[in-house]
Amino acid sequence: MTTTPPEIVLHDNHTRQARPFVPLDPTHVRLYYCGPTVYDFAHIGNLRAMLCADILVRLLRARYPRVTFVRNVTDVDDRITARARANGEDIASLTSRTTDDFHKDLAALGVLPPDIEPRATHHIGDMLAMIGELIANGHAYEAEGHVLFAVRAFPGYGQLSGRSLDEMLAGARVEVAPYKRDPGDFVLWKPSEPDQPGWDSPYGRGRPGWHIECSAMAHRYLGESFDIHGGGDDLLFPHHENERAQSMCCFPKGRFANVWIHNAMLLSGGEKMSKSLGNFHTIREVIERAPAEALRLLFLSTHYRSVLDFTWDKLDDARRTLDRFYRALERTPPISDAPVPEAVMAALCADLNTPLAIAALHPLADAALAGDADASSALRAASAMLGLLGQSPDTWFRAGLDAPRIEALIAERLAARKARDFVRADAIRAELSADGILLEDNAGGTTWRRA
Ligand SMILES: Nc1ncnc2c1ncn2[C@@H]1O[C@H](COP(=O)(O)OP(=O)(O)OP(=O)(O)O)[C@@H](O)[C@H]1O
Ligand SMILES: [Zn+2]
Repeated sequence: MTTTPPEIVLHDNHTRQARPFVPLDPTHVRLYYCGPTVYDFAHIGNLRAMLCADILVRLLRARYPRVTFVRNVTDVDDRITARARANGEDIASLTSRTTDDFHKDLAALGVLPPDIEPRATHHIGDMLAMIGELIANGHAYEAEGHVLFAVRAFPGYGQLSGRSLDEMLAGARVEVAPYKRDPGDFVLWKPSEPDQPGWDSPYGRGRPGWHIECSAMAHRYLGESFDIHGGGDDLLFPHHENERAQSMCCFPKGRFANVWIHNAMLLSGGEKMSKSLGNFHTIREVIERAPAEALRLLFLSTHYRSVLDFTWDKLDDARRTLDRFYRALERTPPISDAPVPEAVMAALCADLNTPLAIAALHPLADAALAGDADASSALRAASAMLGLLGQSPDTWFRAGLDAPRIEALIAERLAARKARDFVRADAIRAELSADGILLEDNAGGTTWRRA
């Protein structure tokens, strides 16, 4: 018996509506995500955006025969130049080292690599071609070595972020410069000093503005119209508004992105986690303290359009949940090719509702722990769809039982005993003993050794 799979519904942030996803070409789905600016380790806020794309791409791949996922690397930016100078390092070595670190961090989190990962500096020619076209068709102008996009010449400006030009100008810190015809006009190209990275152009030696990079790379690999464009909601204005304006004016027959997806911010202490505020944790730092999968589960437990405030306690909870899931997996028969449970697929199809998908894992784990091998197989299939439970239970538990973890369990057992919860206390002792950790209670407290 075959049932029709549920249709994919995505919240399109352009129309601000949940819409059934209809690919422009069902034989080839195409999407673009804004990637990192590479001058330092990525923080877990950046990771949230990459993870949102990862879930979306996994879902699309499960449904369509061909998916092209492009995620760029911004390797020209004044922050990069400043950091290289401060390090006494050349720019190329800083950006390639940082890009490698980024790849390693994402791989640790089970984030699948994009199909194409263009670097901005490899596409300067594409950017200059777009800039030339925008000048030729009256959407951009040259002034004092700069090329600026004229926002008033595009009636659709502001549609994406849903604000009028005047509101946008009042809300954002726009750079006022004497060479701008309108304060909202933004830079496509700017002149470089001799000690700044630069390329020869009809406007003199210079470098691109940030927004034109993504427009040029999206066009190069995905064409004038493609299915989905995504990134964090901090990019909605001005970055995405400007990308859209440039692309629609340069390629008036195209529609640029059909659907816009934005993930909400990861917070830290109630504020956006960001490098500039200093309230960030790098991915590296977090996965040295906790298993990477716990971080992945923590993020997937909140819907991508809701803000999430990071705390170490939440990460601990996620780790404990995984302990339980891995115990349930111990019941999986060695050969099992169970399908992804319908409840999980349905949740993902409903605007990537990962918390609902994870809620569906719990009853499977319960049943598996009660001895149901089919439930254990289903749990494995469901988790694979989410990029979770990727190791063997054995590997998980062995890696998990490092000294701090054992100490934490001993402390928990002591607290349970104080609270006269001897059932819990004994369970912890039994749990540790099953993993080859023996406890000895004596006058000074509890010590442990490996069996
Ligand atoms: N706190 C956050 N929560 C979720 N996504 C974020 C957060 N901070 C940045 N992002 C996203 O990370 C991706 C990579 O962005 P980028 O490398 O430009 O970082 P950034 O915005 O410069 O970071 P920061 O603001 O800390 O300097 C973008 O899609 C951006 O929207
Ligand atoms: Zn971008």
